[in-house]
Parts: sequence; C-alpha cells; structure tokens
Amino acid sequence: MADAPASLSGQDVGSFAYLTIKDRIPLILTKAIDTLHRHKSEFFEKHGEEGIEAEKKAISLLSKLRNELQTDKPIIPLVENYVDTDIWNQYLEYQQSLLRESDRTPSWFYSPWLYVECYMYRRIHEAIIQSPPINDFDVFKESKDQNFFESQEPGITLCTHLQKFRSTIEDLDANQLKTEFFHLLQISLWGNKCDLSLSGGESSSQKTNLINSLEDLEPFILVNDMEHLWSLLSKCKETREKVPIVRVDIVLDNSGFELLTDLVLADFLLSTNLATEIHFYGKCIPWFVSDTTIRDFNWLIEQVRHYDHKWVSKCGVDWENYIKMGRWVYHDHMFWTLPHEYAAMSQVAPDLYAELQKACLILFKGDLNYRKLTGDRKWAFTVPFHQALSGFHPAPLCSLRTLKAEIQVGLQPGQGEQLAASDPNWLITGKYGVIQFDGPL
Ligand SMILES: O=P(O)(O)OC[C@H]1O[C@](O)(CO)[C@@H](O)[C@@H]1O
Ligand SMILES: [Mn+2]
Repeated sequence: MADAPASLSGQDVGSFAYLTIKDRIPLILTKAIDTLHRHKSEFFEKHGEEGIEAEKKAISLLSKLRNELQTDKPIIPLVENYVDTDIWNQYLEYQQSLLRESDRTPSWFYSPWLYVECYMYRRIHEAIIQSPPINDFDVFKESKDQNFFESQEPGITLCTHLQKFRSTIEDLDANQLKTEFFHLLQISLWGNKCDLSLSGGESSSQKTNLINSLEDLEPFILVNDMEHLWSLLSKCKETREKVPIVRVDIVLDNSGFELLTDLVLADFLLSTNLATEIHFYGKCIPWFVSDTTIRDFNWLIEQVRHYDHKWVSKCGVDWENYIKMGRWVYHDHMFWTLPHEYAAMSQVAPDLYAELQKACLILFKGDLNYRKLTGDRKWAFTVPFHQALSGFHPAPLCSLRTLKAEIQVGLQPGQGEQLAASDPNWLITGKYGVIQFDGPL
C-alpha cells in the first residue's frame, strides 16, 4: 500500500468530508438525542425510574460526543468491554502512530474521514450499551421503518412484478432472462439512493415506480458492467454438474426500500437457477443511520409476509421458506462495523475473508462499501478499480453504488472532468451510479 494516495479527510476545508463532519454528523447526533427524548415515556413504562435514568445517561453521553466533535477534540479510546473494543482502541493507536512525526494527535477533522465517521457511529453505540436497561435500543429504528412504509407503492409494484415474472419463467429464453436480470440489478442500484445518512436522517424514501424509469436513468450509470455479471453467472450455471453450489453473496447496505430491492434480486437469482444459495451480510450494530441489522432484516420480511396484498405476501412466504431451507443465509460479522478498509480484511478478519471466498460473485451494495473497497482515498478517476482494491480479491465482486462521496475510480479519461463541468455536485448527490465489476471472467 506504499503508493496509495492520501485518505479523504475533514482537513480539506470545503470538501464533502469536511462538510459532513462539520454539519451532517452533528445533525444526526442531535436527531439521535431527540429520538431518545421522545421515547422517554416508553422507557418509563418498560423499566420505571431506571429507564428514565438510563435515557438521561445516554443523552448526556451523546451530548458530550457532539461537543467533542464540534470542538475538534482528540479521538479518545472506547471505555466499555464489547467484542470489538480492543480492536477499535488498537486502531486508534495505529492512527496515533501515523501522526507521531508531525507531533499531532488524531482528531475529528485531522484524521481520515472514513475512520472518524465510523467511530462516531461506534460511539453512539457505546452511549447506548453503557445505559442499561435501554442498552439494546436502536436510535435509528424508527426512521428505518418509516422509510419502508413511505415506499409502499413502489414496493407493491416491485413485488407484483417479481411474482408475474416468476409465473412466466418456464417460457422465457436466455435473452429475456438477461433483460430481467439487468432490470433488477438496476433497481437494486437505484434503491441505494434511499439511505438516511446522506439526508441527515430525514425521510429519503422511494416514491416513484422504478421499473418505468430505468431507461431514463441508464445514462446516469457511469460504469456499467452488467454484461460481465451475466457472463459470469451463466458460466457458473454451466459448470453446475461439477460445482453444484453456486453462491452469490450480497453485502447489504440500507434497510427499507433498498433492502426490498436486494431481496427481489436475490429471489430472482434463485428462481432462475442462476444461483443456488444467497448469503447476506448485515451490520451487528446500528450503523450509518439506515444500514440493515438482523432485526431490520427479519422485520422487513415479516412485514412483507403479513402485507395485505396477494403478491407482496407471497414474496414474504417464499422468503421465509428460503431462510428455513438454508437457501438464504444471513451472516453477522463485527468486521463490517470496524473502521478498516477491505484491503485489511484478510488480516483483521480472516474467517470472514475465507467465507467470502466461497462465493461465485459478491455484490457490495452502497456508498460506504465502495469507500471501504477503495480505502476512501484520493485516487485519480481513471485508476482501475482492480488497483484501488489494493489486494482485496476474495472472489469476483461488483459494487452497486450511487455516488455520495468524493471518490470514484475506473472512469474513462476525461469522463470525470466532463461530469464536473456539467454538474459540480456529481460525486455527492446520489444522482449517478456504478455497477462496477472486478474479477476474472
Ligand atoms: O448508505 P450508503 O450508500 O452507504 O451511504 C452512506 C453514505 O452516506 C454518507 O453519509 C454521505 O456522506 C457517506 O458518509 C456514506 O458513504
Ligand atoms: Mn447505508
């Protein structure tokens, strides 16, 4: 990694990283404090006075955190005794060692953005786990659920579309299957517009029917490797006699509508036999506001199953069956909520790396995954994706990401400059996307 470029950082005044640390993260903290306030009577009903005391404690810890951030205080070690506490504190020591020569200490603005932003969500978790008996409260749960309810219309359309498609599978030729695959990949890509961290926790749901918009949105896909994915999966299917299990792994991002689009894609892969198993990876703790935890995953499938609509509830019933039969497998791993870039995975979490190696294809959803894949560094736009992965190649992989951070690799010469000239905010609004593949074909 000797010649990898510098990390994006809040040091760069005016950059998106800087503005995020200065404005958006404090707003997210304020919202979290507000949410705790609003649940005060619920805590009281459940736990009596102890619940109220816990709420006060969590709020005071979060207020302290907001103050540290806004006054650019040094990053401090975590104080609890959770499964990953030591790893976080070692990572801080590592950051300190990088700055030793400059005589500075890591602080909110003077550290890699990826590190401090992850650390902020880990500190929110610290405030909650230090406040029993409300120590399993998810401060973002409410907004995640709201996102799902606000996207009901496009959700119904999508589930109905899937079920209608499934009833015709037998009669479809390879080209028609491919067209449908491309549609569902793009829906899963644009589903990533709906995260709640970019909007500071404000509602960011999908209001329109994506299926009819795909053609209009296609010019906004800056790198589009869908053909590679199709060739790869078709090849895997052909070798099924020798290798009977074809695994597609999906590293999930946001709950709500985005998760629904991912599950629809996963259903398609099984029902067309392009894959025989889908493995999902979610977050162990509430993360970047809208990221999926096991609770969100189960909650959404439960909602879909009980939905008062024939095709939607059919999806829910099928999905529960996939889980029961072990054709859909959900994995938890703390690595996903550590600050490390993915190039460090084989060292920091060799068990997870070995798990991913079993996949025929790994789909990485969303912006944060892209930042971690590429190390959140100031790569030139034309640097090949393979190079920016800095040795992270567990299996063929593909990022489905709408652009919400100032990083993009694998573009054509001049493409980035042209985009910047026509739309100065092209990197940060989620308007553009990539379906970017790396791996042998
Ligand atoms: O849910 P996603 O797509 O990972 O988006 C989260 C992204 O939103 C942001 O909070 C926007 O800045 C980024 O920090 C992060 O990369
Ligand atoms: Mn997210």
